[in-house]
Amino acid sequence: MEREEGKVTDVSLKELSRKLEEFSKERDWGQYHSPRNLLLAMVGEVGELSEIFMWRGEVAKGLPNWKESDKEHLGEELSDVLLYLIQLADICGIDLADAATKKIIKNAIKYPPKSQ
Ligand SMILES: Nc1ccn([C@H]2C[C@H](O)[C@@H](COP(=O)(O)OP(=O)(O)OP(=O)(O)O)O2)c(=O)n1
Repeated sequence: MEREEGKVTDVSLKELSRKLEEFSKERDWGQYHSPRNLLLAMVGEVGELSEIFMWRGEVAKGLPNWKESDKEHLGEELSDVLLYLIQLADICGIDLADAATKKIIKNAIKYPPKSQ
């Protein structure tokens, strides 16, 4: 994990996965973290994420007019989705870093860039 001025600037999916496993183990929450429960929890967090954008109309890139507290809330909900996604991949035995990297390559083959 890399930090700069108290801020994490880089972290791997594996590091997050390890931290989540530790968090769950310390609380004995593994019993609740079945694939289906994690999927439902993730979808619930996608709902919370959607609520932040609800009724605002279109939003400018970079969210220039948003309050800091709203941006912070957005970061938390995005993180909840990511953290459940990582746990879901782990419990299903999917290496998300490998799968996502391979998918980007597959996408590039399916959608080649326009030739100049
Ligand atoms: N059984 C659980 C419960 C929570 N979490 C973790 C993953 C999420 O990052 C976060 C979700 O916590 P909450 O359910 O409290 O949801 P929020 O943080 O969104 O709180 P609220 O719904 O009150 O806004 O906690 C988890 O791993 N396993």
